Amino acid sequence: MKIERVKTARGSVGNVCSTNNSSMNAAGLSVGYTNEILKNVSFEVRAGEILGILGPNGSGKSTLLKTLAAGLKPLGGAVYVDGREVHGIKPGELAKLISITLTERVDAGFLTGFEVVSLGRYPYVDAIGRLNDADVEAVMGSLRLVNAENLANKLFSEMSDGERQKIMIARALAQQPRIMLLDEPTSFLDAKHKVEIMLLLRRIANEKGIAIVLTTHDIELALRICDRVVMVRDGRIAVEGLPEEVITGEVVGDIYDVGSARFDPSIGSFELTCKNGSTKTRVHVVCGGGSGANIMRLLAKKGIPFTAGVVHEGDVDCCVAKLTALNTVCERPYTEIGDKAFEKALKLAESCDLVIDTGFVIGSINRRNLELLNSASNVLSLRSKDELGELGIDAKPVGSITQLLKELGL
Ligand SMILES: Nc1ncnc2c1ncn2[C@@H]1O[C@H](COP(=O)(O)OP(=O)(O)OP(=O)(O)O)[C@@H](O)[C@H]1O
Repeated sequence: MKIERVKTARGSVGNVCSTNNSSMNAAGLSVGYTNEILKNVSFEVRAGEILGILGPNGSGKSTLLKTLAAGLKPLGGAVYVDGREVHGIKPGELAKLISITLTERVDAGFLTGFEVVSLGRYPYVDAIGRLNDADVEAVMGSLRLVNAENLANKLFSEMSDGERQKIMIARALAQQPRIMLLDEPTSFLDAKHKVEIMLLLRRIANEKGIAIVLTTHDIELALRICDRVVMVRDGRIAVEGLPEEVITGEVVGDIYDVGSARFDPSIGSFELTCKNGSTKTRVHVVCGGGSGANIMRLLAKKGIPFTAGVVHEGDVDCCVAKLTALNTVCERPYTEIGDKAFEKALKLAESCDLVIDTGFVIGSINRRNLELLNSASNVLSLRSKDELGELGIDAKPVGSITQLLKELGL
């Protein structure tokens, strides 16, 4: 591996792996302990790519990762780095090729951030573990890369989960591997640190050309940062490929078996559904242009059965309505609401106890939704009294979502 001194992204000098064309591939791999947990796993991850391994709890993701790192012997098949079988490589050499960061909370006693990161230098240091100048530079470069120089002298035991995770990633980087394996790198983290770590990993892959294999439960983030994903279930790969292609609502529903939530890759998120077996619809939502998304999420969260429409295909309100509502009336994109959609929505609105006007922007294509509101008898609106007057809508202004909830008796 060619190591050279280069400017890091933040302008400081560090030792990093500058050229890396390595790839790791699994060929017909079977993993497990005494029994087989996953079989016939095949994939490749190349330099600069992030491969995400997804799957339900206990599906074998960590076992697979440990096998890729040669910590477990495969029950069948093999793992290769640049064509070399990893299970035949001596540990010292292997540590320069592959790092593994596991989920378990590390007990690093009274070690400082610097000391924990320097543990990553074990393949390079002498028998008594002395660090030379190059080692110190590699440790500091890794801390800089993860934006954690400020943690160098802080005790690991006194760090937050987010800080510890950055230190563990710096430790893996200090090992100067070609391939980084990470088991659930965002577990225990809050939303901010989750995004920060994911962006950091993306940067490591892009800038350092390191191939990253990570396990995660976070489909939304996998969709955003992984180049490829492998989804495992029932002892095998259920789906493999580009996340944009293979992470569909259907696949996620099948693999995770989440009856009360649905996933829409176009908005990259799960939505709770109100399709909970209830048949009595209480509310009809007239929305558009994103004005109704949060209101529909709120109704779903509160378990209120509702219908929605008319919404235009491609509008975020349409995506959310399709995931959360009992019934959604859609119109084709950029098309005026036609008679068919209008009549259908009217029928739904008339069968409900009340109609919610989300205060959507009115344009030529959705003008008939005003007609819909005026045809309904009990309308609560998030528009001001003045706007309702100007638009000639006969509705009760509720002023805020808090007030709307009160009107709904919640
Ligand atoms: N050391 C072990 N010895 C025997 N069986 C084990 C061992 N570790 C894990 N298992 C079993 O292997 C199966 C797969 O576990 P694994 O931790 O690989 O799943 P996972 O997909 O990573 O789960 P999670 O998402 O909950 O972390 C489980 O049934 C687990 O109980």
